[in-house]
Amino acid sequence: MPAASNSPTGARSRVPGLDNAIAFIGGGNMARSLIGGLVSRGRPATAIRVAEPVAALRDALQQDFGVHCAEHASAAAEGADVWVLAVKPQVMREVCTALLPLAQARRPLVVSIAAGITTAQLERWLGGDLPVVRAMPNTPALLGAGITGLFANARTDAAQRADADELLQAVGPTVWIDDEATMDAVTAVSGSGPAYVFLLAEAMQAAGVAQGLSPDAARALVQQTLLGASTMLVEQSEPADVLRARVTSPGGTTQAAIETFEAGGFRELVDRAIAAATERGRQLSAAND
Ligand SMILES: NC(=O)C1=CN([C@@H]2O[C@H](COP(=O)(O)OP(=O)(O)OC[C@H]3O[C@@H](n4cnc5c(N)ncnc54)[C@H](OP(=O)(O)O)[C@@H]3O)[C@@H](O)[C@H]2O)C=CC1
Ligand SMILES: O=C(O)[C@@H]1CCC=N1
Repeated sequence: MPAASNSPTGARSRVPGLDNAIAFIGGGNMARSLIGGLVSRGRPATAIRVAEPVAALRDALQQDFGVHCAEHASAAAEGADVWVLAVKPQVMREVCTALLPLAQARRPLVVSIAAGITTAQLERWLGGDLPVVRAMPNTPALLGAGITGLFANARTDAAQRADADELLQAVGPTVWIDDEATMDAVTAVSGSGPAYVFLLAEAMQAAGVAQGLSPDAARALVQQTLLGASTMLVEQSEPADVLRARVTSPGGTTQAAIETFEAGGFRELVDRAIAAATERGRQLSAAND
């Protein structure tokens, strides 16, 4: 990857690639997933700093991954040229405003994973004229099995886009989005998506127990079924409806279940759920401006 200068004068160059110091602002669930994925894929722990106010989370991150943790955002951010903003949307403005002087002095590449919050908001809160990438990863990142939607503002150059891409590629594939407005749909589909699968798992397990299975048997059957079906979706070229048809023998058990799902409005319910999550992303932007 080509070297990139972040300063208007070109006086200070970022060191690209694995040695590039990264600061995570917020060390909660999602930061932990990303850090775990990065470290397990060879990113040196010494190049990762985390700001996290909760002492127990700092201790766990330090112990589990060997990353350097600090209580306050500026302590982590001042040594890094890539800032990953991993706090809740509700506190993002306050966090950015506190970092504004440092952002203007250091001019980092800013990568935000917050739902809803736009690149324009982040750039404004950090004082303007900054490369900002909005990313939406998901928790399977912890296992290197995530997927991330990415959108870059106009001030992000090709090398910085490549840096952001490399950062998130460490925890799974990336998908670049041209229209930032659709990042809320990315959030609704893949950012929140693992929770829908876990909900399905919960419901299938409970239903299996209701039909007489032991909880352990139901859990094992559901886990491997979801893993096997997901693997088929990824590894076989046929679309989901074709794979579904192969399971569904005419007049058989699957048909009985699928007809029950359809009669209960399953597709409409999924459509409404994804629309609600998309709309919530827009609300998070407006409510926290
Ligand atoms: N969880 C997920 O699956 C995904 C989450 N996201 C996004 O990631 C972001 C983080 O979510 P998640 O990890 O779930 O949330 P968490 O609440 O688990 O993590 C956020 C952490 O940031 C801490 N924090 C608050 N203020 C500051 C500050 N000033 N400086 C440093 N850290 C601070 C919080 O501490 P405290 O609790 O004390 O406030 C908390 O520990 C959100 O914006 C969310 O939209 C994106 C994709 C998926
Ligand atoms: O629920 C949320 O708001 C965050 C964003 C995507 C997943 N979790």
